[in-house]
Amino acid sequence: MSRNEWQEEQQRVNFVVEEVKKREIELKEKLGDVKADVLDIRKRFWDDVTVNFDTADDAAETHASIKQQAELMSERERSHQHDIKQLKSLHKLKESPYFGRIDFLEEGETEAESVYIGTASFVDKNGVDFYVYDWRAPISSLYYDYGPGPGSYETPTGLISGEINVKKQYIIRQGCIEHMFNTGITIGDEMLQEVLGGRSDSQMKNIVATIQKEQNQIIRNDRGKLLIVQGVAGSGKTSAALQRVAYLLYRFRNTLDADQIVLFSPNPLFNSYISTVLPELGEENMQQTTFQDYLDFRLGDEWKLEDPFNQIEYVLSARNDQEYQEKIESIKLKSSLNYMQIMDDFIVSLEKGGLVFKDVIFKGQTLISKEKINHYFYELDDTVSIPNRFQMVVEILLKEVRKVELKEREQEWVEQEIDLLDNEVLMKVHHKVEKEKKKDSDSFYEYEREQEILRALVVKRRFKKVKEDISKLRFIDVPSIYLNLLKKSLPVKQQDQSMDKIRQAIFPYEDATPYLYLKGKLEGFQVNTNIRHVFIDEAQDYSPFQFAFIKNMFPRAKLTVLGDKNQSIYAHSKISSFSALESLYDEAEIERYELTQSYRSTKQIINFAKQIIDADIEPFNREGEKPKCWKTDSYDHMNETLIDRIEELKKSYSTIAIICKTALESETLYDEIREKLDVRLMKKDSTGYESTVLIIPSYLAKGVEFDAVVVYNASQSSYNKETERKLLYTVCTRAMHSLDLLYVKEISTLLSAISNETYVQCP
Ligand SMILES: Nc1ncnc2c1ncn2[C@@H]1O[C@H](COP(=O)(O)OP(=O)(O)OP(=O)(O)O)[C@@H](O)[C@H]1O
Repeated sequence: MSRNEWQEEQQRVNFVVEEVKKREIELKEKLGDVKADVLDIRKRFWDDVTVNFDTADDAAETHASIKQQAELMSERERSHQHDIKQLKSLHKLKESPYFGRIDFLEEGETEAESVYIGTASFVDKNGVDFYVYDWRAPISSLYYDYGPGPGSYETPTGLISGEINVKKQYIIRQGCIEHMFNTGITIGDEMLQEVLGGRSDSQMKNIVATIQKEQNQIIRNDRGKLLIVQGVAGSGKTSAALQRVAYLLYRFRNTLDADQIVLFSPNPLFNSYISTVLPELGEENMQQTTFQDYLDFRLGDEWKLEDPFNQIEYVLSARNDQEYQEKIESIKLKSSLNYMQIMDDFIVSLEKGGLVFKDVIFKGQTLISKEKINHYFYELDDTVSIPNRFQMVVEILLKEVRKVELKEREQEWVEQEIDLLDNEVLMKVHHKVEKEKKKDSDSFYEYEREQEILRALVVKRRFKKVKEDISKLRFIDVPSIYLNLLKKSLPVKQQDQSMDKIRQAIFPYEDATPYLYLKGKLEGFQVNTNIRHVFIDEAQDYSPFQFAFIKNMFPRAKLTVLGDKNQSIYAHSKISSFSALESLYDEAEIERYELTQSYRSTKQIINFAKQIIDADIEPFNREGEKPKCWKTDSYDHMNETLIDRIEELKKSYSTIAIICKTALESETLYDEIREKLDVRLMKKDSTGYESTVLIIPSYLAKGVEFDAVVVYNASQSSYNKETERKLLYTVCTRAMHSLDLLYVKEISTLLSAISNETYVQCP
């Protein structure tokens, strides 16, 4: 690029930065005024309101005047928030106003427009000239989809075609162009090299400057109801998901709020890892949760939910358990849509008989027996749906309770409880009776009347909980109905494991979703209609049953599902869950994408890792050292080698992960080396980490990345089952720049097919 060209480009940057600064000053002034306005309105709120409740008309006027004042204040506050957001975005533009440019000659025009693309739009004061276009604006799509040559983009009013004459990329820091490239269709190798060659961080970065064409399709697709992305490790699935959220918030800014989007992520660590991406792009974070937390919330306080990591720990380490195979089979069944069908059939059978009820209890005594409730239910017309029949039973039970309530007023306990009432209550009742007092009434009448009111009050209070329980359908014994289902649908050996736990109010992870499904089918689902988009990351770890449940719970949401079939680590993973998910939608509602290029790791790491699963992965062309496999004689020797290696890696890298297979192995290793090495142990509830050396169990490293990874104990004695192949692939692909594997005596045979050309045998 010529000196002149560089100077011209820098001059434009200077111009835009100056304009941004001017706008910043103006906005700050305005912000001060609005803030003062808001404070003033707050202070004078009651001065400007005429309060008068004398007549109904006066009260209505007062009400209208308060409402008007409140609206004025909230309008100012909204405008204040909007300005603050804009100020933040200006602050970013001042540092780096844009990262890309295309010169586009629209069909029918004579002059090309230079379109500069940045993290937010910046328009001249008259709103005519775009100094910078938001990366999500329709025209910006050209930048991601085409190189120089013909190109077109969609707008709400139709397709616009033309010719791209120039395509450039910039790295601008503190208002200075540091790098500038002319690029082709892929957004520059050079720029990506620069970005990907950097060090990893405990927080994910946004990728808007270098979004690739295939990722752009995923980000901007707003057609189907179900968008499925199958992408190899490090292909940018999570990145695409987050930029997609930002895109949707921009594209539908008048109708969509961040709290109408929910993202299910694999663990709390991942939640914090991605939490800064959207705020960095000037957007609010969507709702984030793990599926486990969601189940926990749905189950309520009276149940303890077994965590999914216990299930993985069991699957990975309890092979010698006599009941292992039975447990795996039972998990697989409960994960399938087949089980949903079994449940649906079972629920149909409940229409005729088999529901289980609980007695309605009052003061330790049975008020209405379960047999009686059963009788009420099955006496009703069996063509009426189960949830509707329950509502009818509620009416019957409440009526019966009201009758008892009346009788109960005469009981002795009521008198005793009246004696215990607060003075305040007694006074209130006394005043009430005073007010009602008739001219000729005597004091005896007053006493009687007071007693009557107090009795009614005491009884009502005591019955409140009973009535509430009835209204909330607590007379249905859903756990027992679920246990009956288990008895019917599973072989005896498989029943026991779940049943014992459920009887102790603990839900095995694989039973929780089916249980909630049963409860919803019987009592009616408490669906969430506010949510418009659900994102599921690491979707290969969800069972078909769970997908169907999520679809059901968010009936108005579009689903974006991102996963890698080669990274599935759960016991139900043999089931091809994406196809089960697809079967829940019409073909025309589904959009599918596949990502095969990996960006995270160096070419050497990908060339090594892809042989573990024999997959078709294209590494991004970034060079690094070949992975190293370290043979040791014993565990002590392995630990010594580990410590030496970490000390070496620390010289070059800031985030280093020692990945163990299980939590147990992680804890043991931590105890063994913590005196000699500054390390942090990551547990299932850990939410963040700083740049440091971590020990982490394999399944918690899902979705995150590190500069350097050391796979601990990749020995044959540890990784020796075909089902662990994907786990090994997953852990190796967490590494960006450096990968080491340590083993004792014999390396896992899952790695034995790897060409020795692709790694270095050490020592
Ligand atoms: N277009 C891009 N430009 C720059 N960096 C990118 C791009 N796409 C992906 N990356 C980087 O590649 C790494 C992997 O991305 P990401 O975590 O989104 O992949 P993933 O497919 O979700 O991975 P996995 O399934 O292995 O967890 C991240 O560091 C991300 O910033």
